[in-house]
Amino acid sequence: MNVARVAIAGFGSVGRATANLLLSRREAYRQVYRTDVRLVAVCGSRSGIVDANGLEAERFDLLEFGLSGPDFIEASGADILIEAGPSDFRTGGPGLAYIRSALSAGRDTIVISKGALVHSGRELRSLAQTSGVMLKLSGAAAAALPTVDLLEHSLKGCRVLEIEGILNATTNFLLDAMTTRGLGFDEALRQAQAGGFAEADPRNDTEGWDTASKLLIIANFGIGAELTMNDLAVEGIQTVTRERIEAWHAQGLVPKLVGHLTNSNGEIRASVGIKTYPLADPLANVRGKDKAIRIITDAMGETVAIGSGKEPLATAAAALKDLELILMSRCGRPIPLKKTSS
Ligand SMILES: NC(=O)C1=CN([C@@H]2O[C@H](COP(=O)(O)OP(=O)(O)OC[C@H]3O[C@@H](n4cnc5c(N)ncnc54)[C@H](O)[C@@H]3O)[C@@H](O)[C@H]2O)C=CC1
Ligand SMILES: N[C@@H](CC=O)C(=O)O
Repeated sequence: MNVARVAIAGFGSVGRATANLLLSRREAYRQVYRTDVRLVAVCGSRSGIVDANGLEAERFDLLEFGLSGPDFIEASGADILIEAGPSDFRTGGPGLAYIRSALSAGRDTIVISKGALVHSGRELRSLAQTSGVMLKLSGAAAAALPTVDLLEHSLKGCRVLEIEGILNATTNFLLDAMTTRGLGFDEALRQAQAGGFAEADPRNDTEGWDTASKLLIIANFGIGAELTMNDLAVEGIQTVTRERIEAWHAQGLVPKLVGHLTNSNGEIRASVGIKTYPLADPLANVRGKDKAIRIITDAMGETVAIGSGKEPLATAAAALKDLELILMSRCGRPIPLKKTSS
């Protein structure tokens, strides 16, 4: 039996959900990938825990003060890092040091936060290549909504002409609540925060930065663009008033905050802003905290995907999809899971 040791850095709601889901899937990993997947270390900003034999959930509340930081994770001997710290695209956030350190030391890395990928994506991609390891980022690229997967696999070989996406759950939830439930901006935002999907500083959602981060990651990692935040014009929804919502409603239009990218012979232009859709458009019908992407390619035409899922489970599952892709590539062909009789 192979052994894969996993460490998680960033132990908030998504980090914990990922740890719990991983533990619940260990037996499946044994059967399908002939691999004993052990969670050997977790840490938050100031404390952590390590055990080379593997951690169980009852120890998640026994973190020791001082056990935190990239050095601690390295010392854990993990083969795979899952990074789930805060997103900060302006500095790369605490995730940047963890990811750099894991990739340099030859550890496969699954990134859930967006900051480091936006700030230093090019460097991290080249570090992964030099070290011969896998850098996966489904959690950071709209999580439960498949985005980079579509570009890397389903639409492989096609030239992407246009991408348009409702990539941020919080703003979609807010606009939907204001349009269909008549809620005010502040009340709708309170509900998004209670739902656990708004960023720690929700201005990153409402001012469009989270959408911009995801669009940039999808463009750079999905179609090989080299965008920086300075290349994007970014507008949010913070100035949307009840009057504007009512005017759109009267015209049969539904407002959405979208990331939009066009590729004209390699010249890529990207922006984030409000776009209104007629009811017949699939994007008009993306409700609540759901997300969606429309990709137009030269050979396969238009593809639309709509994703939902309850947080933080959905993001945890997106990260563990990346884990399975790593196991599949490292441990060989998967064996179909035996059905249990009900
Ligand atoms: N909540 C959601 O629906 C989704 C979240 N994300 C991303 O996942 C990441 C985590 O989100 P949440 O768990 O909701 O946030 P959270 O705020 O609950 O968790 C972040 C954790 O990182 C820890 N942290 C801060 N500095 C650290 C450091 N230097 N070392 C280790 N840990 C550190 C914090 O103590 C906190 O526990 C964020 O980057 C977010 O953008 C991505 C997709 C969906
Ligand atoms: N704040 C984000 C969470 C995931 O990236 C959102 O609302 O989509």
